[in-house]
Amino acid sequence: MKPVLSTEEVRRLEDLIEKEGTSKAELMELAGEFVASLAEARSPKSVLVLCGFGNNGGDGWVAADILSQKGSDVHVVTPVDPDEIPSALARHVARRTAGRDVAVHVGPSRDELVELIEQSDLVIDAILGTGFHGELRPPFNIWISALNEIGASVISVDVPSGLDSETGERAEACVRADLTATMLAPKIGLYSGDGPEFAGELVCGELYDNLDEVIGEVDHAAEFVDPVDMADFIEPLPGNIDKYSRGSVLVVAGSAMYPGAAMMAAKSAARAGAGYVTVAAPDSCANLIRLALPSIPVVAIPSDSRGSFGAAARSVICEIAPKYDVVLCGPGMTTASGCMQVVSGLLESDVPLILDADALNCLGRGSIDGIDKTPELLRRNGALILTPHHRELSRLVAGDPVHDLRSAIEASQRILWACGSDNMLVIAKGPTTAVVGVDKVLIPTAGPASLATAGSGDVLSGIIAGIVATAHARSDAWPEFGAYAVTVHSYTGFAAAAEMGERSVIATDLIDVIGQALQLVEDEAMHALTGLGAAASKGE
Ligand SMILES: NC(=O)C1=CN([C@@H]2O[C@H](COP(=O)(O)OP(=O)(O)OC[C@H]3O[C@@H](n4cnc5c(N)ncnc54)[C@H](OP(=O)(O)O)[C@@H]3O)[C@@H](O)[C@H]2O)[C@@H](O)CC1
Ligand SMILES: [K+]
Repeated sequence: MKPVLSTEEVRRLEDLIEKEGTSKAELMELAGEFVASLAEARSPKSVLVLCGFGNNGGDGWVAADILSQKGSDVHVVTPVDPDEIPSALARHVARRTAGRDVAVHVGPSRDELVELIEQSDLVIDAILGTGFHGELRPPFNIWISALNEIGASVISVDVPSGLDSETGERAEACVRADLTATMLAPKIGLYSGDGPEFAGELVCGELYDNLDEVIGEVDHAAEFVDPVDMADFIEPLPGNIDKYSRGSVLVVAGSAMYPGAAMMAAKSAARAGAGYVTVAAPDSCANLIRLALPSIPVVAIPSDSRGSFGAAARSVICEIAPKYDVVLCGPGMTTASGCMQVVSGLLESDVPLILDADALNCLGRGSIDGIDKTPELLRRNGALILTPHHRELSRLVAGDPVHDLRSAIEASQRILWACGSDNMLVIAKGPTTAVVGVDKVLIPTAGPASLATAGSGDVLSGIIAGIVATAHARSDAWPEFGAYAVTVHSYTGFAAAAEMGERSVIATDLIDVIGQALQLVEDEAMHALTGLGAAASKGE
């Protein structure tokens, strides 16, 4: 797992590294070398380096110097003369570079800048890094809009200029990079909000030899989880198991209005490896589900007049629930009063429980000022996983805005910390999904845009249930299993897009490729472990 840091955590890390004997000036040299090596790999004849006032600019000046020594034709654009650069570290390297074989352009007009961009094969964006804040001031807004308009090939240093490294919010003008060379550790804003779209490919320069030791001494906003980190959680099926010991799931879901959600969640749980999946659905839709899923038993539960779970549902469901390794409750269920009672009944039981979709809406409706203010609703002996998307999560915390990764992590942590429960997990779904436990945040590989389709969430909750059920002996590692499930879901997106085309994928396609996705994740994990490289390329 790779640490993902907040801006403050990066500053603390730099201070620690300095205490260990590597100065910030040395780090700047290493950062510049790293950027230059990435640029060199593209064999540019002519490179344009756009430098700002701060240390991000300093990294750019160092890279410019190295590239010119290696034979590239290098131009540097700076808003002020090197002698007037306010950051002492950056001023030092700027003066040094300006005295060498590099063409320096101080405060060019927009037209002059456009000409320089057009003449270069590669642009290095060292305008703003972690120090960017507030509204983007001239001339940088003009530089950035010119750069984006021309569509130049761009390597951004640390973060794309104009992107807030903490929130991932972008200024009106923000560099659209092909590659972002981030220093020491990725910044959380690169995964949040506009970050993934503007950063392009992300590579991290570790810069410091003992980074692994020092980085453990600062908090981590999150950890990025690769398929290789899943290797411990992928086990071959032993020969001596039966359908029950392989993991059993009860899917409490569906209504006359939304029977499909129950079908997709149940089928996904089975495809993800659970040996025995049962659906408990209102009798209004039970027969439909039976017909659609011949391999899955369906328990018909008395409905209300609208075809949702009725008043008797709670006692029937709570009686059968403890027989299963995991209960998944919510898809397509509606928030009728019978459903609210089912959710509260299941919460009172000890069975490991996943609450998704309408079960979360029932929870939200059952608390007055947000569930973080009524943690007693969620305190239980059994494990609990909540799988809200941003709107559901916002409803759970009484309407506080949740619109990106960072706000999703904050809202999830508020719920978890209020409950103080270490057997609880929030899987906050979004373009980048976070698996938030009481003491760790995991960010699994994000899937393609094809996952943004109706029913995709039902597939994910089914995959989570299937994977968690098969891992019943290891409930201590639910965050890791949650991250594994999210990764598999992401890979269903890649695999389905490869078959159907990214725009045409529908949720049922995702279910059909769960097996392929499991295999892709496993192959990638094993190849990385055995040093063969990531040969499995996401379904390509
Ligand atoms: N992490 C590491 O280990 C290492 C980090 N290193 C590098 O240091 C970078 C951080 O450097 P940094 O702190 O000097 O900040 P940086 O991003 O250059 O910007 C500050 C300047 O921008 C200005 N400015 C701010 N907002 C603005 C706006 N809206 N519009 C216009 N201007 C604005 C701001 O002006 P001020 O707000 O002070 O008036 C100030 O002059 C980091 O990203 C990485 O690349 C490496 O060198 C070594 C290893
Ligand atoms: K930058």
